[in-house]
Amino acid sequence: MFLMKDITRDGNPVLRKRAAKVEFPLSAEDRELARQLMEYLEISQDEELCKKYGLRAGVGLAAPQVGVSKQMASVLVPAEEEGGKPVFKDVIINPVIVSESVQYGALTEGEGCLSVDEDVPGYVPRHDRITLKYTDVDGNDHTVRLKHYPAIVCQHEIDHLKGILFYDHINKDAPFEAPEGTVMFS
Ligand SMILES: OCN(O)CCCc1ccccc1
Ligand code: NI
Repeated sequence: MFLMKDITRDGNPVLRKRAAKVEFPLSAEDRELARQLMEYLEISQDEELCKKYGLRAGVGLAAPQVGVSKQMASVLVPAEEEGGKPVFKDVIINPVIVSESVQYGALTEGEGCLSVDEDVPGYVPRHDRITLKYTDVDGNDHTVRLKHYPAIVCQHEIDHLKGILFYDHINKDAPFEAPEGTVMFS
């Protein structure tokens, strides 16, 4: 399983590269990578296991963050209510945002990243709604329409595959200003 020591940190050039497309059918190595990327999220979202393994909880983890420059990321947006079905759970491979709202969305508390140890305050304006195409580990293609939080998380992960980090989007002169009409939510 991945531990914090396995997470690449800002400054490591792998985080600024464009990741390579993944070939199908998945190699055994890529299948194991996908499994471990999701396993990290599941463990990190279990309070007891998170503490036991000294993890930082996360709702997404992209392959470059474990040093693998491939277009693969796990996303696990938990259910709003305890014990419910996750809002979004999958390992997205070769993801493409095929359409996006003009309207921005941003988290009122800003964003963080497992690969960025210090807090970087400020709004991270993203598209509030996206249509995402990706392939899953079994080679099935998906087209999903996402809005608000799951859309934000998927954009954060897809950024990692393009060598972009969340703070690249923060307005340096006015970090807590967001474009006109931005949907703000927590
Ligand atoms: O790349 C995943 N990762 O660094 C964990 C944090 C994910 C994340 C945090 C805030 C808003 C969107 C996504
Ligand atoms: Ni991140």
